[in-house]
Amino acid sequence: MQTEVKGKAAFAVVAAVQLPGVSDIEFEASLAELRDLSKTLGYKVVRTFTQKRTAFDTSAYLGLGKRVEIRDFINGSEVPDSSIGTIDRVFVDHEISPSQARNLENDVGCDVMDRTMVIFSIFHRNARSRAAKAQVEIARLGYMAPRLREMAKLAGPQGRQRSGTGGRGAGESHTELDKRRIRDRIAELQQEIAAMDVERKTQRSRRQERQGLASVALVGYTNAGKSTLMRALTGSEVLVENKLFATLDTTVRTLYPESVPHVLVSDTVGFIKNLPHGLVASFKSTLEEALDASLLLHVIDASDPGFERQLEVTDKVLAEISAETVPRIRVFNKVDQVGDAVIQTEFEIMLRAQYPDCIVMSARRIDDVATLHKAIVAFFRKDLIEAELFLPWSAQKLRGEIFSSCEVLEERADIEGAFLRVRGTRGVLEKYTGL
Ligand SMILES: Nc1nc2c(ncn2[C@@H]2O[C@H](COP(=O)(O)OP(=O)(O)OP(=O)(O)O)[C@@H](O)[C@H]2O)c(=O)[nH]1
Ligand SMILES: [Mg+2]
Repeated sequence: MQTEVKGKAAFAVVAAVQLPGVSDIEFEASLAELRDLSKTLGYKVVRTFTQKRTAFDTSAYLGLGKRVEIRDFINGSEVPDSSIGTIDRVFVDHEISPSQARNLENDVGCDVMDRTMVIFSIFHRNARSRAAKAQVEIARLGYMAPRLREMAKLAGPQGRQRSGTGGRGAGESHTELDKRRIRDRIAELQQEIAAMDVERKTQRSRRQERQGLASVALVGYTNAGKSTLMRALTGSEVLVENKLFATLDTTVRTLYPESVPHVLVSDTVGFIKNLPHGLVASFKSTLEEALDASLLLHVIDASDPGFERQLEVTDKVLAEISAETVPRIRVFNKVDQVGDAVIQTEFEIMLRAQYPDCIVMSARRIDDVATLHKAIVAFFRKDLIEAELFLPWSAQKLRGEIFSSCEVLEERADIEGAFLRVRGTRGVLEKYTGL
């Protein structure tokens, strides 16, 4: 059910039920997103099938008529365009049960994948670090475990009660055995992650203690431009891709040009509507970087027609990880794609009226990036305090460090050393006032 497509073009169709209470706009936006997700997985979506129903069909998600219509399309009887090859897959825009998937597969005659599985597959493919790989696996196993019983039933009596396989206690069914294995594997992975977390936490606190750094995290919907902004703000080479969920690991860099105080910038995993719950939980440790930040930059793709809905999703996920109290600046990105200069200005006025203190920008414009840089520095500057430091001549090697971590307002010297009136963070100043 989960073969991956690499290299060769694969064709797919998208299908969805529109339930009462779901507006046309919302429904269309969700379908467009599922098509993007399918594209990210390497499929070309050639047709979208939709159906209004009061509820999902309990046996096969879509009604019989729609299933027949899709089967006919897949069989080629209704394909007008001969350039379309074989349809390999039907993507459905909801989470469905294994039996619904199986019945739908039988009726339409090709593989079916639901929205949750699509997201899992993308995360699985994009996970690079050991931590991200383990997190995706935990989430996927968590999704599979409760479904095992149903899958075993579908596999028939053999799948349910095959005897003689190693390690199984007397009377233990195949499903129970699999469940136990999954539980063990999840526990093992969680231990691995916990060990990595400890390492990451010590690294993080060491980093902050050592330098008394302020930190900001880039958060937001997938593809909003977080990594692009990270690059622009820190002069680093992080991965930027026009794909969903390009980033799964948190990267941390220093704001550049350097400021007083020094600011750490971290890039985080993107959010999406109906992000499978297991993924939110699994990526919590990655997202904790956002929780620890003193400031969140909530990046929004302003050129996406569904940006308001995406903004709400991000707010909701942030609330889920208890990050709603962290101060935040909303950054409406990609305005260069909104329309001509006049439309862009009108759009900006509208956004400013609705979201006071927001930043409207394009990551492609140097001046806009500089404005964002200024806003970040200004946020941290209000916490700076002034102090007078005495630096004996014998401690002059600290001079460079003080000049780079504090703003030096005045300097006087006498026989014993230099008096510096400086402005800096409490943490940094505490370090020097003991001199
Ligand atoms: N036109 C335009 N394109 C942009 C802008 N910012 C980013 N992009 C493009 O948007 C796409 C996604 O950018 P990323 O920075 O990878 O987005 P992300 O938010 O990190 O995405 P995930 O890692 O998937 O969550 C890339 O193709 C970027 O080149 C912008 O201001 N204007
Ligand atoms: Mg990214």
